[in-house]
Amino acid sequence: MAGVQSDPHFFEGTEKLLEVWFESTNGDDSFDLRHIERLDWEHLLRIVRCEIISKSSSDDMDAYVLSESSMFITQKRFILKTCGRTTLLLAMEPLIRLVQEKCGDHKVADVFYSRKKFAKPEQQHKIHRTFEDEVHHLDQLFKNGAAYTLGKINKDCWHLYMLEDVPGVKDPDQTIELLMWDMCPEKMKIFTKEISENGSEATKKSGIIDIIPGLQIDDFLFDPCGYSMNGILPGGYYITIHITPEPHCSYVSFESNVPQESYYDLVHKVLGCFNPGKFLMTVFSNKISIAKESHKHFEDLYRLKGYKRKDHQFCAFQNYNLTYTMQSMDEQIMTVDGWADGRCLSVNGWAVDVQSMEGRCQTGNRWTGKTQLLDGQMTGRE
Ligand SMILES: C[S@@+](CC[C@H](N)C(=O)[O-])C[C@H]1O[C@@H](n2cnc3c(N)ncnc32)[C@H](O)[C@@H]1O
Repeated sequence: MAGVQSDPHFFEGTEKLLEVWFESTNGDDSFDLRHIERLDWEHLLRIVRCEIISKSSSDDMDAYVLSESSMFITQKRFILKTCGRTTLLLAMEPLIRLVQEKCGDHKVADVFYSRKKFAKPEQQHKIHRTFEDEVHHLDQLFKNGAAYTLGKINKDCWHLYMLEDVPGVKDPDQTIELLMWDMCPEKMKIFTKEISENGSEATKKSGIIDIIPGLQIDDFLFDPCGYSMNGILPGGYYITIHITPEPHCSYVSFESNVPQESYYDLVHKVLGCFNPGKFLMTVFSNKISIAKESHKHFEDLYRLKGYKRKDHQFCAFQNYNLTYTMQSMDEQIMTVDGWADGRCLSVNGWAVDVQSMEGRCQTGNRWTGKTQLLDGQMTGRE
């Protein structure tokens, strides 16, 4: 598997994400990508350098947990999300051929390829080493590609390739992604075999189980660490979470297409599960999605509890609106009088419960670092 790398201490959690919508060229809407057989998907995934771990299904969707992330198939939509050193874009042309062979005369209705900037691009296959390389590959397949980068190109940023001048997706469509890094080490321990026996234990202990009620969950805990889950709902809706807990390259991704007018509560729940030091969020919605209102909320509510907004961009594309935001945990400088049991500090004379403590002791008793107060509450008295 592509995840097992030459540098055994580093794993590139950052995923490449591809979403392709198909439509029939003769108006015959009876085709269904789910009629393509598992053996064909396995063959396609071999090109990408990953494999199927498990499958769950609803009336509207087949969801696969992969050795490197996830794949979702509905009647017209193909989603593939892969991390590590996978070669996702090598599968683009074979995918189009496969759909033509197995589902009759079809064309691509829309394409979205996106990813965050890699931590170690030099470890990627040459097709993925730079965004320019990826765009070059896609431009050979599509005449009407449009490529964008949001965020700071010399720091953390996010790349997007889509098509312009296409009729686009006819159904309401929305996707929210939260890509998180510099994770809370305490939370990350849950996703190791040391602390959790299996995926379902990690799902419960971490609070993932409460993010959206009623999901059909397929979760997997890797040995010795690492976690992947797909959760599906009727109607072709999903959430998917992938976790790289190793402290020096910790990374978590959350993605969902569940339609909501405001994603504010959902984002709070996800951040509460993982306490990332930094995260970027993208919300994509077409003009007929109820999520089209959510962009305005994020513009106004720019301060999420405990975080400082570093970047915020809004794009109005032909068929979609997009919000990109990048935030990092507020650094607090505290005067520490003493340590209790590792979860309680005496700060400026107040006893404070601390959820996570990362940082360094400096001279004397001055401590700087990322510190989160439990529920933001101070306990004790001056
Ligand atoms: C579960 S996958 C999830 C990657 C995902 N893109 C993310 O958000 O981080 C990667 C994690 O599983 C671990 N892992 C353990 N065995 C693995 C394997 N055979 N293939 C891929 N990852 C494995 C990696 O070290 C890493 O911590």
